[in-house]
Amino acid sequence: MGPVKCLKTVPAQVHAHQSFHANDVSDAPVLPGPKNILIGAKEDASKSLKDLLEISKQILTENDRGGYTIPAKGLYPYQWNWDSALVALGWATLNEGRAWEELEKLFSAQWEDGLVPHIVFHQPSPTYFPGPEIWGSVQQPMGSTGITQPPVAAITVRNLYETAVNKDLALQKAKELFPMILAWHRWFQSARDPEGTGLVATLHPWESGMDNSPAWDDALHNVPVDQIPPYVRQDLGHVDSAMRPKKDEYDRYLTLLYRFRAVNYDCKQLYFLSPFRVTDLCTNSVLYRANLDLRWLAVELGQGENVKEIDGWIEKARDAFDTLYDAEEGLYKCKDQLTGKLVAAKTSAGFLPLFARVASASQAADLARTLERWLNRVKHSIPSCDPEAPNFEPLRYWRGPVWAIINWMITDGLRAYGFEDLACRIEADTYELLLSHGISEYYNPVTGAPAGGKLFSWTAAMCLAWLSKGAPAARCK
Ligand SMILES: O=C(O)[C@@H](CO)O[C@H]1O[C@H](CO)[C@@H](O)[C@H](O)[C@H]1O
Repeated sequence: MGPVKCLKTVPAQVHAHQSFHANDVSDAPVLPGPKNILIGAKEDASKSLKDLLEISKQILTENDRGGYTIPAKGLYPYQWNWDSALVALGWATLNEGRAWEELEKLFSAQWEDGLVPHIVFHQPSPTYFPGPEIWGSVQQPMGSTGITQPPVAAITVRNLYETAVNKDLALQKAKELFPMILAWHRWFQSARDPEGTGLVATLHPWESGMDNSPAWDDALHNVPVDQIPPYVRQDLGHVDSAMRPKKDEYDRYLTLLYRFRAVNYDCKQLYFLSPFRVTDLCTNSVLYRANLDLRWLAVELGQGENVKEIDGWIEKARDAFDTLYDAEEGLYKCKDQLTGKLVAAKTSAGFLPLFARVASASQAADLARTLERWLNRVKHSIPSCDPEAPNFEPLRYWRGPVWAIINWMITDGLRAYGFEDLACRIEADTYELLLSHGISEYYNPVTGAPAGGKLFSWTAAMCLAWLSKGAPAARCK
């Protein structure tokens, strides 16, 4: 195919009526320093860039709970696994020590069997359901869930290590974290791929990080709803129900939780007893990339004796990834392991093998073409589902909205395969979105309207990681 062209440029202006959202939510934090910093935004983009970086810094500072960062006040009051690993990339632009601390705090909750939990309940909070009393796990004294999330940590450690100004600190912290990350990746192999297929299983939609993705619709539908204790959702007190998963999905999320709790989250049993077992492209792509980075760290840190083992995981996964490629669609697909079928739904996770570096050159060219087709259908990159699909819902969470973290991962992958123009187009789009609509959890790809939680940590972190070296237009020339 010919080169993918950069079709959009960064606008010099932002919309003056778009405001910072602190006043939009009852539980919004009051930020220190200038209020409503994006109101009446400036004509010149460089000034606005400065504002965006300042507000992002304020969000991380405001959401800092002492060594870990909550994703958003009220809505998500604990430490989330992949959020923290991504947030550390933002902290690194402000304070390297604080970035390392974020990861240390996460790994302080690692279970003996190697699992790093999807949520760590450092301090009690009444604003989130299901909290520690519902999860009831006993493996970790500070309280945690008993499932995991996409393993971003190794990718962050390599990134922090390579870009560190304080090299001594980086060497010390990377050395401390290395064995813990290795133990987690071993856990993925034993607990989530006990049959040695090369790809790991995801046993709960919350483990995928893309909770209500249409990719899980059929598999989740096959989970019978048990008699579970009555419950009250807290998320709907913070966010409009049109932007969140439905009750039917929550009933099944909780059914899975209670079934896992009944066996005390014993990882030897969960894989075999879970009525939900899928091959998630996000988890497997992140793990593949994380293994490449872990291997790099092993060599760099004098841990060469682990290289052979990590190479074994990478090689096995590389072959298995091909079974997920749908050549006709030019997209990778998730799989329902219990039916053995590839999932029909087309989601942005299907582009993440680019981030992993596991796609071949010709698969990458197909993916870039498919992605361009998606982008030409919406105003803002990247919708989380194919905008032409009947199940596309531009406002509902992982069923359509734009997520800055996914844009960051996919552009990283596009660049690695030489699709610089397309990467620039997405970066410029994302920049425009953030300038115009502030730092939110996700965004409507059709209108740009911010959705979900406000003053959101990982979006702020992506903003810092992405833009602290300048606006994309300047970099993309
Ligand atoms: O909706 C929820 O209650 C939680 C459940 O883990 O999930 C959402 O928020 C997390 C924190 O930001 C993200 O890590 C997930 O990716 C996102 O889907």
